Amino acid sequence: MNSPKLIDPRLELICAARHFYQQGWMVGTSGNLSVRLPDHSFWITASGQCKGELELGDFVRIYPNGTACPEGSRRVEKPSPDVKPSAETAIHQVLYALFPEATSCYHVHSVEANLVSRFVKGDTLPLPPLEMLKGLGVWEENPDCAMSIFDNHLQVSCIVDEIKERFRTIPPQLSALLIRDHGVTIWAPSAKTARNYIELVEYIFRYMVAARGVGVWGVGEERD
Ligand SMILES: CSCCC(=O)C(=O)COP(=O)(O)O
Ligand SMILES: [Zn+2]
Repeated sequence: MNSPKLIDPRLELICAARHFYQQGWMVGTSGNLSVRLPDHSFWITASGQCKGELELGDFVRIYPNGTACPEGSRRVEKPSPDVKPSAETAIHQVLYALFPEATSCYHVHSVEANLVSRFVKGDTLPLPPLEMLKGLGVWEENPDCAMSIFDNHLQVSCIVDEIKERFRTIPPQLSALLIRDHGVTIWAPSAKTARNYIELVEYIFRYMVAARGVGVWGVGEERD
């Protein structure tokens, strides 16, 4: 009997990135995707690559000690010395550390995510009680649900510190966070779920922007 073929997990990231790029959520090299392997290392997109045309050589494997395996060592997982891991690798790392069940972490930049991140000044964005929330694991009637927002900082380590501090004390309602004027990041137990989560949060953001445009009351406003 033939043993099942092992599929390279980078292929799923390549397909997901192309799809998100086509939606306009990963334009101009924006965004980054990663997948965690059973040995707790993870593949992440290389920095500054066009996300619509990734190839297997456009990924860096990060090991649990936080370093990429250097060129010349026995396990060469960095295709060439000039290929650098995503500038936001540390965000993926902290999310994998905080949420051990996560095996995929996706980050995209959409216009709508940036708009809704300005709907509130505080650090949570109330979400409308849409049916779509069920896809994000919220199975309640008329749910009172909010997404965590973090300020954007030039130093990614500042964003990471804030995520660590807040989520250690207040676990998020959703497997998603929004960085203001930047984009959304989700984490999930599988690549399929991760792709769904991105589509769902982006749908919700689109709805919120559209609802504001037609004057639907209360959408994205802070509650008392
Ligand atoms: C033009 S996007 C600016 C950087 C960023 O926010 C991003 O998501 C992409 O960075 P990377 O290093 O992963 O290419
Ligand atoms: Zn980004």
